[in-house]
Amino acid sequence: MNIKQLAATIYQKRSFLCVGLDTDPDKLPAGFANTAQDIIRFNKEMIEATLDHAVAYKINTAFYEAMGIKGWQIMEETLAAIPDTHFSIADAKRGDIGNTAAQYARTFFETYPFDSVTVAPYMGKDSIQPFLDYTDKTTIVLGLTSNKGADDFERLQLTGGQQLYEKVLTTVAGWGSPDNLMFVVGATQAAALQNIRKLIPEHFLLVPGVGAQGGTVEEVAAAGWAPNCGLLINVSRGVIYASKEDDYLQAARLAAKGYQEQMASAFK
Ligand SMILES: O=C(O)c1cc(=O)[nH]c(=O)n1[C@@H]1O[C@H](COP(=O)(O)O)[C@@H](O)[C@H]1O
Repeated sequence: MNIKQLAATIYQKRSFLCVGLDTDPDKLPAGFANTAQDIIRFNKEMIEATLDHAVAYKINTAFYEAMGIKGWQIMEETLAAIPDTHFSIADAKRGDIGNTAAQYARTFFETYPFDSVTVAPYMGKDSIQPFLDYTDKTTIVLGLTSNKGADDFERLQLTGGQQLYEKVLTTVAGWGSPDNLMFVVGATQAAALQNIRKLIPEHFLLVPGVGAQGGTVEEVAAAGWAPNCGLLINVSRGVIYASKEDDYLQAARLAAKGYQEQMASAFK
């Protein structure tokens, strides 16, 4: 699925919810063991439970890479369980010199055929270009992240008054198009969203940080709305760990439904 198809799905479902499959074996409900089979089962159940309310799924590769070879198998089978009707994201936050970046792009666009991958901009254009070369895929570049450390570098004031993340957004925007390039902006950074929309009025934003990190759908939608919605809000823990009891699937479905209903009211 590409960004245009994602936008059409968002309008059709009145939802811009991405469910984050940050599956931590230590947080599984009772009855699940730390085995590939059980973790795959949990992920498949989560996808099924939230399918109606979500438009995308984000697999944070860290949670799977930490498990070793088993994790890559789980990731592969989880990706295969995401239907074509939903946008898939490999949240891998890669970035390296060109020939290495080309291997990362191959990993997440070919070996594991995700629709999109997250990329760090620190190493500049040749570290991002190999991802953009896959014109039918989406490259998602970190802009202003949700964490406290965003102040350390991203908000650094450059000569002339611009902050570093602003420079990243406007420069990287010139390397791709709103059809194959998105930016990450944390929901905890809602106060900066209006300014960000002035800099990049059309690009889709992947917005994590709603739920466990304290961001809200309302604030993000009010400040970050674009003509094509332009928002994809990710919630991970707030959905997949909504309950650890027997009702974990019902709770995940209800949490996703609740977020979707908040999103529906943002459509004009
Ligand atoms: O790129 C990301 O997805 C990301 C960027 C960011 O600035 N902040 C952030 O939380 N994320 C990811 O979004 C997810 C947030 O998870 P929850 O806080 O559990 O909803 C995690 O997978 C994070 O790694």
